[in-house]
Amino acid sequence: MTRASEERAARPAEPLAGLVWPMARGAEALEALARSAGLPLPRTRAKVVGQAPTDPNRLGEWLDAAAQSQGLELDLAYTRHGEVEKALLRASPALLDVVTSEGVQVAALLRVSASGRTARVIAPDETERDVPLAWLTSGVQALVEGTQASTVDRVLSRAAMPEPQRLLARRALLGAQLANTHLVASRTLRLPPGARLVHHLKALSTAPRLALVLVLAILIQVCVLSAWWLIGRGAFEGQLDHGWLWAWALMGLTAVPLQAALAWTQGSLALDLSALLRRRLLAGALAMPVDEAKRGGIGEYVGRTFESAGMEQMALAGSFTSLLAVVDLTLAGSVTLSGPAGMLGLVALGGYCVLLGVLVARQSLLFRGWTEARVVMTHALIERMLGHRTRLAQEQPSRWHEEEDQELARYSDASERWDAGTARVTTLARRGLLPVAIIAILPGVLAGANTASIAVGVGAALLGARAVMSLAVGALALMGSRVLFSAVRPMLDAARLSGAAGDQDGKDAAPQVTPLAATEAPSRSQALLEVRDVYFKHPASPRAVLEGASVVIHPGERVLLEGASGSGKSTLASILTGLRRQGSGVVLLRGLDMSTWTQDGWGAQIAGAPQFHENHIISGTLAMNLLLGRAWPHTQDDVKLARELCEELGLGDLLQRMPAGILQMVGERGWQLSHGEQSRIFVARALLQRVQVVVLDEAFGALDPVTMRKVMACVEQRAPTLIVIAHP
Ligand SMILES: Nc1ncnc2c1ncn2[C@@H]1O[C@H](COP(=O)(O)OP(=O)(O)OP(=O)(O)O)[C@@H](O)[C@H]1O
Repeated sequence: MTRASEERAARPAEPLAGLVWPMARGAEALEALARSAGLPLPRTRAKVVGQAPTDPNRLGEWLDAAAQSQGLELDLAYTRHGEVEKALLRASPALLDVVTSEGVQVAALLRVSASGRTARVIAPDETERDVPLAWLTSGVQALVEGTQASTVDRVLSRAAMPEPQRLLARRALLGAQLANTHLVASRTLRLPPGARLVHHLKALSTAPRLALVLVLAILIQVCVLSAWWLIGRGAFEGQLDHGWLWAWALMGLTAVPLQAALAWTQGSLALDLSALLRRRLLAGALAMPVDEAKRGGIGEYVGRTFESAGMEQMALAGSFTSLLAVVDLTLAGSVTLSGPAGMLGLVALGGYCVLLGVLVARQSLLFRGWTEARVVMTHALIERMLGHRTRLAQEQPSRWHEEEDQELARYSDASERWDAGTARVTTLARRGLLPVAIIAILPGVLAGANTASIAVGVGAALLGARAVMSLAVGALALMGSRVLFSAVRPMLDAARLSGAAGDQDGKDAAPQVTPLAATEAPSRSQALLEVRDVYFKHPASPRAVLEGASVVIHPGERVLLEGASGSGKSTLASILTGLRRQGSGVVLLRGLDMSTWTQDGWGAQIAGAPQFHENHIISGTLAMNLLLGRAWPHTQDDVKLARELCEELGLGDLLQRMPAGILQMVGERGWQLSHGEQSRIFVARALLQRVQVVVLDEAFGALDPVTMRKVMACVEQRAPTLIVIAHP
């Protein structure tokens, strides 16, 4: 921090009084902020948000639900105490938890000034006010300063210091003591990735920014054309005096800042659009229906993800290049029209573009073949990596690379054909322009036109050459991105469908229950879970897995689900935990049909530990793996509970042995956990989600009898309602 910002930061948090919202009005603050930030809000408020919490630790969860009910989301910035100010600079529009003399309150940060000194907030009377950013920073930092602040205050009260210095010393001491303490600096309000594309594009001001790109491109061309006209006219008429040269230089120089502005606008828009695409792809990958995702196989998904990077680059580069090429071409066309060849020149240029267009369209087939060969190769590579150890043990070494060689040959063949086609297009774009240029100039020469007119013809030909070349490159890129789009389309569709529930217009959205509407314990007399006449069939399978499946489960019950291998137990578990949707029949949770719950709401009531081959230890700390289903960031209480559970499940010994205890890195690149240890972590992960119904699918198969009894006792005690799947 600079001294100036330290001085600003030294002010107490009290000035925020009257500018921040009480916790109970947090949802109103969110709405006011969304309105002022121009984010779309639904017309009707059909969704239930529940009562505001009195506990500041639950504020985030409640605000998340409030944002979700408005079709928006809050993105947390979790940062160090000393980096709060930096985080706030790029957080807006955001809600901040701040400490004032009234306790924890909510600040609605609309934007931070360009200098980073002041911030515009929306006050509870819905007026916009400017405050020093340091006030907000201090208010946020105070969230974790509690006991340290009183100790520091006590020490400083003994030192006879003038007030400004005391405040500076207080800030410095607290900053040093809490340098590594993390806290939630802000909750940025934004559209969820699955929201309608037009809302996202509007939020990014795409149309005005594109218009700016267009205007700048036209201005640059006007400068270039004027410079060329000045020098051309002077040269052909033999009057190249200083005045003409100065005017030419001036035009050339004017184009430089314009070019810089164009590059900056283009770059920043490309960056925003690329971030949007990546968010949508990630959300789509996570929202893919489980069976659809499995059908393709993990390798195919990795392949598709790789292709998405290419699609993004080609789409952005292709769009901008083509847009600028169209500007160039329009100007080239109008110059050609006013040149010696007139309409004939224009027709020649147009015909030439059509010819190139046909060639580019033909390239599409080659590009598709090349892309498919690449996706197949990535898929095969990943499958081989996954099955590597099995192949080492089971397959003859002489057969290891047979398929690889065939795939490589197919890929290199497709590559060669694509490269040859691309070379044809670019060569034609370059070479074919000569005849067009001759058509543009020759009539003037033959008719003995004046030098200025011939100069216009030469200029038109040069301008046209550049425009056609850019158009060919842009069109090839756009064509490529269209082909790659079909490879990533399933993920983008899944993202769009996942956002459909929170449709911004509120037209189609059915009222959905957010988690907080159902936190109270269920009544024992009412059915907690009802499955009625459920039917399910895998798309690839000719016969149904579940037919007429029915079960009613009351709170507190312990249910054992037995059946032969392949009878559909795991399939039913995946329907109960919301991973799959039944073909027909009804699944009710607390009397409400699955479609009336949000995904989060359902997940907050019922969770499970899937079978071993469906469950994974993720590379990260053991704590992260255990608390995967808990809100982020984890509280000290969460970690304490995870530790307790590990002890109860017989993992205490393991925690002792690990050098970093519960913070030990585990997974592929960390501590390799045994089969039995992993299965207990999966059980703990399900129990730590604090849900009403826990479903354990063959969770005890890897345990010895003593450990199994221990685990069963823990599960019996911790799970409010339990469904255990096991073989007879
Ligand atoms: N994607 C799929 N396409 C077609 N059939 C599938 C698919 N996934 C599972 N199945 C089939 O559905 C049936 C039910 O599978 P499920 O895993 O639910 O059985 P289960 O009773 O849990 O078996 P187990 O006790 O062996 O774990 C099996 O016959 C399985 O082969």
